[in-house]
Amino acid sequence: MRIVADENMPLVEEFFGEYGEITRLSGREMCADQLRDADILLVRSVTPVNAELLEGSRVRFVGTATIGFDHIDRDYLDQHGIGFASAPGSNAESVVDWVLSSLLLLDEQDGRVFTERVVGVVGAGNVGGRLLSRLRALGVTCLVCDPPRAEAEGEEGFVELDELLERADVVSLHTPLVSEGRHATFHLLNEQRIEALRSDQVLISAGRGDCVDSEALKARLQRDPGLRTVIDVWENEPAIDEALYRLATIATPHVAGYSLEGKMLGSEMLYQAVSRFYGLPARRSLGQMMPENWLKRIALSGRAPPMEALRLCARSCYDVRRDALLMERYRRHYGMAEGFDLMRKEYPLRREYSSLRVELKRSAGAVREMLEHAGFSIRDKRRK
Ligand SMILES: NC(=O)C1=CN([C@@H]2O[C@H](COP(=O)(O)OP(=O)(O)OC[C@H]3O[C@@H](n4cnc5c(N)ncnc54)[C@H](O)[C@@H]3O)[C@@H](O)[C@H]2O)C=CC1
Ligand SMILES: O=C(O)C(=O)[C@H](O)COP(=O)(O)O
Repeated sequence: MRIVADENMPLVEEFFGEYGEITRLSGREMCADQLRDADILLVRSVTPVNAELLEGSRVRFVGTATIGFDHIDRDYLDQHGIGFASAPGSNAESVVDWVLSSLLLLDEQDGRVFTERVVGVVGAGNVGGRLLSRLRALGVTCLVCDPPRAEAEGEEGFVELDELLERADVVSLHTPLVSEGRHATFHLLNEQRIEALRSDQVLISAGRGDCVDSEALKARLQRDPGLRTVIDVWENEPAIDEALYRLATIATPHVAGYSLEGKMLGSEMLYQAVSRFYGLPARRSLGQMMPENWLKRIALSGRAPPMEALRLCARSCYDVRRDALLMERYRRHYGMAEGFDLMRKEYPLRREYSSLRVELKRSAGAVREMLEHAGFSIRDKRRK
C-alpha cells in the first residue's frame, strides 16, 4: 500500500512502516497530483480533504490525527465509500494545560488568583469537559454552555450562551467549527456578543478561529484594550490579522494541543483505525515509544504553599509564555504567515502536566490535593 502523510505527523514510519511505502508531504501544499496512486491519506488540520484533492485518486482511507475535522468533507468520503478516522480527545489534556498556564500568567499580571474567578466553558466535550473537571476539582466556580448536550441530557447544569457571557469572568471557547444547522458555531461570538463583553472579562479562544468574528474583536480591542484575550486559533491561519495579534494579551499559533503526548496519541489512534479498517494486526503501541519526561520529578515539602507549588510545577512543565515569546520571534524573523507555520513545524518539546511526577508526603494534604487536581502525577515521598 502507498501511504501519504503530513510531514508534521510524528511516528508515521514507526507505526505504519510495515503496512506500506510512506511518502511525506507538506500539509498545506498537498495537491491531487501527489495522491494519484495513494491508498491511505494521513493529514493534520491544515489540509482541506475534499473532491478537489481526492478526485482521480485511489485513496480508500483518510485519517486526520486531530480532534477537529472541519477540514474534511465527510459527505464526499461517505459518497465514495472512503473510510475515515479522526483522533478524538488525543490532545485534549494538552489544551487544558495551555488554558491553565494562561490563567496562571493572567494571575501574575493582575495579582489575582484564578480560583476566585468564575470560568464559563463554551463547548463541554473532550476538551471543555476535561477543563471543567480540573477547574472544579481546584474549587473554581464554572458555568457551562453546550446546547447539543443540554438537549440530549436535560437543561440542568447548562446555561445559555448569553447568560454565560454576562456572568463569567473568564470565557473559554472550545466548540468545534460547524458552519450550518441549529448549533452552528461560525462566528458564534459575533459583533453583538463581543460588544456586550465587559472590559474586566477575559476571552480565551482555543476551538477554531472562525468561531469568533475577528474583525469585530479587533474593532472592540482597538476601542477598549481593557478586555483581555488569550488566542490560539485565528481566522485565516497562517496569514492571521497582525493587528489582532498585537492586541491579544496572550497569542500563540494554534499550538494549544501540541504536547508530545497529544501529537503521538493522534498518530497512534490513526494506526489503530487503519488496522481495523484493513483487518491488519496492530503490533505497535505508544507505550513503547513515549519517552520519559527529562524533568523526572519535583520533590516538595508538605509546607509548600499550594498556589506557589502549583505555579512552580506548571512553569517547570509548560509555560505559555515560552510559546507567546517564540511566536513573536518567528514573526519578526519570517513574517506572520511563514513564521506561524514554521514555529508549528519546529515546535519545541512540550510535555503534559501528567508526565511530571511530584513527590510529596502523604500527610501534605492541601498542596498534594491542589497539584493532583491540576493534573500532575503525585507520588509518595520516599523516606531517606
Ligand atoms: N487549539 C488547538 O490546538 C485545538 C483545538 N481543538 C478544537 O476544539 C474543538 C473541541 O474539541 P473537543 O472538546 O475534543 O470536541 P468534542 O467533539 O469532544 O466536543 C465539542 C463540544 O462542543 C459542543 N458544541 C457543539 N456546538 C456547540 C455550540 N453551538 N455551542 C456550545 N457547544 C457546542 C458539543 O456538544 C460538544 O460537547 C475541536 O473540534 C477542535 O476544533 C481541538 C484540539 C486542539
Ligand atoms: O486536534 C485539533 O483539532 C487541532 O486543532 C490540532 O492541535 C491542530 O494541529 P495541526 O493539525 O494544525 O498540526
